[in-house]
Parts: sequence; structure tokens; C-alpha cells
Amino acid sequence: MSDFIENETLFNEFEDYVAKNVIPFFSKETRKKFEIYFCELNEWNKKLNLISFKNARDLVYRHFCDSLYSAKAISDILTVYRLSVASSFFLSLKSKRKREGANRKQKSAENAVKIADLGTGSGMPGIPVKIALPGIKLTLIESITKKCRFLNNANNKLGFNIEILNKRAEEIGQNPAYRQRYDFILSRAVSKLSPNLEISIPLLKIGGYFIVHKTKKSEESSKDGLPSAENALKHLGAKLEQTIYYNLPEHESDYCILIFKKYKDTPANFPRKSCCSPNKP
Ligand SMILES: C[S@@+](CC[C@H](N)C(=O)[O-])C[C@H]1O[C@@H](n2cnc3c(N)ncnc32)[C@H](O)[C@@H]1O
Repeated sequence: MSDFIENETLFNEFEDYVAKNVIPFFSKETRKKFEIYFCELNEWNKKLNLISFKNARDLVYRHFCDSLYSAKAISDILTVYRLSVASSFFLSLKSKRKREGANRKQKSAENAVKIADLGTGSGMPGIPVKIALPGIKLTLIESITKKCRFLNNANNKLGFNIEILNKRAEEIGQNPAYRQRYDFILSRAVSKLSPNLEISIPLLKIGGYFIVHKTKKSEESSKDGLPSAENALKHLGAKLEQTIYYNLPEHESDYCILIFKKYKDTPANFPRKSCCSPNKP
């Protein structure tokens, strides 16, 4: 905990910034979980070189704060969904008991949302998202075994029940236990957009969302960004719904989140085995 005590002022600033700009629901519990995650990452990174960051500020803003934009996108989508469920309900039903029953159903629907973070590394954006939205059911997918050892440790220390899969996404995407089972797939800094779509979209239910972090520069690039992904989107059955641009404190790049929605079954041959390479230790 000594790392955290030295960084208390930084955490106060982080809390203020996030509550004002990213997610309003930053509770004492949220802060405590971020402190634990921060300490574990610092401790394990000394031995295992899990993630690169220049200093504590960089870890907190470039990694935690950036990851929380995925939580914001999920929360915004769920709010729209909840409002549409609620308004159709109010039009069709009048009794108080039935209304309470429907509210309970909406709440449990939110809590049952299934999310996977694909190529999570040391847990970004998945773990910050779980800290912000603790009701979600989260799966972390990571092919490198030492990173999964860290993820298992963080899961225990945070008191979460996250599912951690030490496998390649190409393999998981062809397994009926995982294929087309998720409401949201998240991804950050995993690969170029087109192969990233190929390993992500097969895991989504129809109507589910793929949320990917990019910089504005890479989003616009003809090699990595949207212009290169048109064919993949057509084959995989997904379309771009929304792009959210944002900045991070003390960082010059313009960041963005691309949100894709799946509208039809993904053909059985995706993801292709040819994307696979062996797991690393
Ligand atoms: C640059 S790191 C980014 C990690 C994390 N998303 C972040 O933003 O800090 C990319 C991670 O994706 C993992 N990865 C890449 N391709 C993968 C695949 N096909 N299946 C599972 N993991 C994969 C790598 O092992 C690596 O840990």
C-alpha cells in the first residue's frame, strides 16, 4: 500500500477528473478498488514487465482513465436500452406491482450483461470497467500465461469473480461455449482494426456491441483504421454505430472509441485458424 499512500494527491485528482468527465458514479468502493489494482500492477510490473507506463500519473491517466471510457460507452448504451424498455412498459402497463416487477427485471438484465475483454494484457480496459460497473459478468481473454497469472492474482485481491481464459481469441471464437454469447466485446491496443474485428465479432450475440479503443490518427489511417475494415465488416455482419472522441489529461494524442453493432450471424469460417500463433509462456 506504500505506493498508494505516496500517490494520494494523484488519486484525489484522478477521482475528481473521472467523476466530472467520464463516469459520475465514482464511489468510495470504486476508489478503493483502483488503489488495490494500482498497487498490484506496480508490484508485479517490477518482476514481470506486464505493461509500460512512465510513472504513476501515466498509469492512472493513460491506462485507467482511458479504460474508463469503455465503461462510459457501456453505461450510455445500457441507459438508452433501459429507457426504451421502461417507456414501452409504461405505455403498456399500469399496475404498481407489475411496474416494480419490470424494474427488477431491468436491473437484473443490467447485472447479467456479459462482457469480454479480448487481448486484455494486464487487465485493460476490462478491470477498470469491472471496477466501475461491478454488476457485469466479465471474461478476460489473454494468450500470454504470465499475464494471466497476474490477472488471477488481481481478481483475488479485488474480490471479483472474473473468468480468465489463457487462450487465443481465434480458438475461443470457434468454441460454442463462447461463440455468440457476449453482449459487449472490448479491445484496446491488440491489433489492426480488420483482424481485431475478425476475432471479436464472432463472440458477440446478434445486437451486441464491439467497443475498440483507437487514436484518431490510427482510426483514420488507410492501413489500420476504418477505411481498411469495410470488407471485414461486411463479411462479419457488423456496422459502425458511433465514434466517441476524447482527450486525456497531459496527453497530446486525440483518442477515440469506435462502437460497432453486430446485426447478423457471423459465417462459421470466422475467425480463421490462420490468424493463430502458439501461446507464449
Ligand atoms: C499491446 S497489449 C495491450 C493489452 C491491453 N489491452 C492494454 O490496453 O493495455 C496486446 C495484448 O493482446 C494479447 N493478444 C494479442 N492477440 C491475441 C489473441 N489473438 N488472443 C488472445 N490474446 C491476444 C497479447 O498477448 C497482449 O497481451
